[in-house]
Amino acid sequence: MKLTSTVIAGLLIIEPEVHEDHRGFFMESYHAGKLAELGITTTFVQDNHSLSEEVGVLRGLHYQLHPHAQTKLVRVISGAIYDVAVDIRPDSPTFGKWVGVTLSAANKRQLLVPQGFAHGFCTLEPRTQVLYKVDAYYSPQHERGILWNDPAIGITWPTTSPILSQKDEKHPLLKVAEIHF
Ligand SMILES: Cc1cn([C@H]2C[C@H](O)[C@@H](COP(=O)(O)OP(=O)(O)O[C@H]3O[C@H](C)C(=O)[C@H](O)[C@H]3O)O2)c(=O)[nH]c1=O
Repeated sequence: MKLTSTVIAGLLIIEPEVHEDHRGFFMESYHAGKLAELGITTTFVQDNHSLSEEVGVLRGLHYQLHPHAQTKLVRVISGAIYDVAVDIRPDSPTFGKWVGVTLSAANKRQLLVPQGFAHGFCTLEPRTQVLYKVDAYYSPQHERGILWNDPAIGITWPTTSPILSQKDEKHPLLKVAEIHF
């Protein structure tokens, strides 16, 4: 298992060891002990799974407020996504900064998104399925969103006309005063 840091502290790329043979492949997609050896001791409580039928489906940017803020461990089992995390920790030196990583069934990369980040992805292939573990249960009352194309963040998404949920079309712009973890 290989861990790669990004330009934002705590936002990490995980690459499991893949055992390929003439039948296909096997990998330990999650191993709490090996992650703990790398300093990742998060206790996950919920698995999420989404299917997006089309290329250009954009889900996000979402987060949950304290005390329901979520760490997310994201991976793709079919298709590919451009996965984006935005640092919205008010006292962070990288507040408002973002990182985008391509996660795919082919590259088997995972993204560890700590609490205090807004998260979203845009699909790069049809029928893309995303699995992600979270360390806090879904709490709709504490769920918040930031507009996917907020100019103050300036994410370079793979499309300028994504397929969005009604909810995602209406998120507000990033306002630090309204964010607390
Ligand atoms: C997140 C969630 C949703 N739901 C229900 C609520 C709705 O009836 C339905 C679809 O929810 P939503 O449109 O919020 O799904 P996404 O747009 O994929 O949301 C996700 O998008 C980005 C990528 C994220 O990082 C979040 O984890 C998550 O918010 O599933 C649940 O029952 N449990 C849950 O944990």
